[in-house]
Amino acid sequence: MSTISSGFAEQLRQSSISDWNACVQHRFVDEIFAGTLDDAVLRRYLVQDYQFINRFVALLGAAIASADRFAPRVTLSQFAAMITSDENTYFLRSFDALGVPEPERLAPSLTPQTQAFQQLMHEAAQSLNYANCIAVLAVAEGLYLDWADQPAKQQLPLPVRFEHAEWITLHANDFFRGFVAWLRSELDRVGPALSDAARAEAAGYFQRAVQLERQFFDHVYA
Ligand SMILES: Cc1ncc(CN)c(N)n1
Repeated sequence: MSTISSGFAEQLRQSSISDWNACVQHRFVDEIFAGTLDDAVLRRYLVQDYQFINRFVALLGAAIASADRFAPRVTLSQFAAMITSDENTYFLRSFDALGVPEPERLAPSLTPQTQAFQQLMHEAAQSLNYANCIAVLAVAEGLYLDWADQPAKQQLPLPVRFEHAEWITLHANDFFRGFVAWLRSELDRVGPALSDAARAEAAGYFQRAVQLERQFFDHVYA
């Protein structure tokens, strides 16, 4: 697809395509689908990711606050409800299964990669700029849809353990597909009306987020 004729969402994705594809094809993705992910890796990932989710929900709140109309607030609120129910209980059940004690669930030491991601989400939220917020959300959810919903992987049987299977199905279902398509359509809707400077700012958030997603996957193997 040409980056000139495509919408803002696809232009942004193309601007980060090598990091984007590195995430979709990451070793973590292969191993979770195969059910061979090492428990120590999964545990590191989930403990850090729960701290990611904390700031992510705050970012959703900022997107809700900065949206230019009621309809996006409704869609974002419905997504926030899913994250704080089904996804939250997935983490809690996985922590139980992996024997993660309370202090590590609530206040683990944060890795530099988690801190950097939290900082990015904090900055986007503080900007109270809808395009910046949506740019980061579109990376976090768009990338997860792209790795979890790959046609070749969908033909495989789901892994046996729920810690692996549910992390896939939480990111490959019709509700999630609809939400990611909506995020992309929001970027396409608001992008053309932005000034050049505001568009560059949103692009900067998007590109930093894709780099951080890649580093986040990498660092749980370090
Ligand atoms: C780091 C990261 N990025 C994205 C997602 C998908 N919500 C996540 N759980 N963690």
